[in-house]
Amino acid sequence: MIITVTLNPSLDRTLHVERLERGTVLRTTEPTLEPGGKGVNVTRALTANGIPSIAVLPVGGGEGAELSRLLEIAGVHSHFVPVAARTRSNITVAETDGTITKLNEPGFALTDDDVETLTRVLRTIVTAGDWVVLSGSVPPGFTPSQLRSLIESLTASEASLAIDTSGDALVASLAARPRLIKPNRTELAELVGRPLDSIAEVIAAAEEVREGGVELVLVSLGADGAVLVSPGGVLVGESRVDTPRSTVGAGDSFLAGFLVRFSHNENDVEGALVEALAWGAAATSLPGSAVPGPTEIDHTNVQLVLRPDLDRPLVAN
Ligand SMILES: Nc1ncnc2c1ncn2[C@@H]1O[C@H](COP(=O)(O)OP(=O)(O)OP(=O)(O)O)[C@@H](O)[C@H]1O
Ligand SMILES: O=P(O)(O)OC[C@@]1(O)O[C@H](CO)[C@@H](O)[C@@H]1O
Repeated sequence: MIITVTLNPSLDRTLHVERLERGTVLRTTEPTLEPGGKGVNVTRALTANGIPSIAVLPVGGGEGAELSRLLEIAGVHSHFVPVAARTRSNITVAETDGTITKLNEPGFALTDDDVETLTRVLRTIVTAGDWVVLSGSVPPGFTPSQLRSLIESLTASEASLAIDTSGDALVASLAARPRLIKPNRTELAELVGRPLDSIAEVIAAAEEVREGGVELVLVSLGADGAVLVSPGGVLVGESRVDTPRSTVGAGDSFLAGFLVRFSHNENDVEGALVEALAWGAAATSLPGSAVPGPTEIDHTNVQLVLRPDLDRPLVAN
């Protein structure tokens, strides 16, 4: 089973405008409201493809009630931990030329009791052999030591841990030696403290992280594809999207695709990277933070690059 934990979920509102002009009143079209937060999206993507998964998340206030309702309507197996704090609401502004601007609220602090309840819930759900995906930002006031003890209680259940977070939370979680991390280029650059401008630089940074005790470093690079550094070596892959509509959540579908294949057969790292690229590309071709289903995932848009041009400058951020 793949269980996701989203400490800072959100209600994702996407608004479409012709062009984003600051300081004016803009009339938006096609507003959509979707359940959000990175772990939630991983479970949504798995569910859309018939793969069992449970999303564990705190929910509070009107936004939390709406988020729970949307997940229930979508048939997403969730375990809600009711909290007093209001769940945040994040806004995506999508322009006609494909530019995406995201406005993410910080979220609201969880109490010590909330964190204890979440940890207890996870202890009852997670069993040996499961994958637990801890994804997204942490709410304000969530300390590195709280994060470490949450992660340690998960690894104590002999689950494999995948982390997709950023900044201080990513640094803190590395101390607990997760099996896999899924940074994008910006997150990995921040982690190693230098810009990463080519595939060679990404590989060197991922290898550095692996030396710190992480088994698999799966780097998503937007339109530049992805790099996987694992005990088996380095793999580089690319994906093509004819009409990109929204990259929001592409990294979450990408991680979901990887885990589906890898949790089934840990020797098939090539297959897992191809699956990840196919799911990420499919998510990119959908609006808002929509997740792709089987009919949208097209493996012919994806390839592993056997002899990559290591010095090619990366184009995507
Ligand atoms: N423009 C694109 N063209 C082709 N593939 C893309 C494009 N953008 C994203 N992808 C695919 O989706 C994967 C994940 O994208 P990206 O690196 O942008 O994730 P991310 O930054 O973690 O996103 P998010 O945090 O919104 O989930 C990429 O590795 C790639 O396979
Ligand atoms: O603020 P965070 O936790 O870093 O990211 C949250 C978020 O931007 O990530 C998802 C897309 O990956 C969205 O559903 C959500 O709004």
